[in-house]
Amino acid sequence: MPDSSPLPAASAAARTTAPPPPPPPRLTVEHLARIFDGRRVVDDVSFDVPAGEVACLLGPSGCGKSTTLRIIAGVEMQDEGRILVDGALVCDTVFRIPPERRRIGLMFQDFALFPHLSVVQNVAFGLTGPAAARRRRAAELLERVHLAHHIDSYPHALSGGEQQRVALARALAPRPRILLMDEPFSGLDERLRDDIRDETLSLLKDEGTAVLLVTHEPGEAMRMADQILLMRGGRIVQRGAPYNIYNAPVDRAAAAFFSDVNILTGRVRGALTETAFGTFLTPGLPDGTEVEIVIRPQHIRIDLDRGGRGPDPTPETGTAARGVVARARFMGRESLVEFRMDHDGSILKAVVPNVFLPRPGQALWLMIRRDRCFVFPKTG
Ligand SMILES: Nc1ncnc2c1ncn2[C@@H]1O[C@H](COP(=O)(O)OP(=O)(O)OP(=O)(O)O)[C@@H](O)[C@H]1O
Repeated sequence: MPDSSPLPAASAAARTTAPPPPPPPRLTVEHLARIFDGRRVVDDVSFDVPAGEVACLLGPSGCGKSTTLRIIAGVEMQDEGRILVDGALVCDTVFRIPPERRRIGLMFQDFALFPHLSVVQNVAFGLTGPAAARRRRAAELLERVHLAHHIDSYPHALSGGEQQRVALARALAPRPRILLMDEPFSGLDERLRDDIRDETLSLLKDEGTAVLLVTHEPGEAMRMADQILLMRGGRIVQRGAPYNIYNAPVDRAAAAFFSDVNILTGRVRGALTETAFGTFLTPGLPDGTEVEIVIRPQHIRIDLDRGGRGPDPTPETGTAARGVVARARFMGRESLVEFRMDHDGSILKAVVPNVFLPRPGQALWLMIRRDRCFVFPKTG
């Protein structure tokens, strides 16, 4: 017999309080392409940036980062693809909202402050409305970037770091929905950079702006980004949180973009690969496949030579192989040591704590942490 009893109270409540759908991403880029002289310098680039997040386009010079940024800003047109802001179309290959109506802020490496305007006039420049309200908003932002005392100074009287903060205040003054930043910290003194990056990040998070930052510096991307978009040859080859990109690179080049790497080569036999450092598990690859085992210098372990013998093998680090120190460089917190390996004369690099600076000619044993190496089929 059919159940005619009324719905239990809990189900009825669940139906009426269903959560609203999530808002669309602040910035959506779909299948963007730009072709110069028949070359796809931006090639099928797609990504989202939610409000309040920082995405970094990271890649070597010439990979298409700035072209992507310029298309989003509206100062360059795409050949394929479309861009949406808060779910609404901003441009495709036919329709185009002009740059000044996109509510997208821009910040470039050279800050581009107007030399003949005071700091507060620079920050208020892009604002509309009554003069008093414009000045109030500019002053509020200058307070946030700790430059209230420079409100009536002129740019030439400010340090590079202070000019960068004025440029940031100016870019944020009109409350842009998206801020595009092209290498905004590269003109700054190395020692200032970390502090300014951190301050910038906290201001951007407070404002809830979606940020797209272009950089070729992996350290900057890892420090700033919620999401890294790793570009090469016009394409995004990997995307993800900094931790994931660093610890699970898609290929050898992606690994090598973030640090020096050491490469061991070998051939798969029965899902295993034999090397001078013992056996590596290389599952899922057919017999005979040539593989590259990639290991960062900081994940090589070092042990002392005991009269020509090294440490016993372990499952975590495999077999040790002997090398002789070719070069050792003290680098502050750590030392970089280059070894010429006994078994094939190759050079391997290891990073060791600064308390240990071996002398050239010293024999030591090297081991490779199995949980920190990456295996890729050899390409090219
Ligand atoms: N207007 C143009 N005409 C022809 N080629 C161009 C034009 N603009 C850019 N390119 C080329 O497109 C490629 C990508 O340039 P883009 O400036 O986007 O790279 P990038 O990754 O930002 O490099 P960088 O970090 O050096 O600025 C480069 O090979 C560049 O020479």
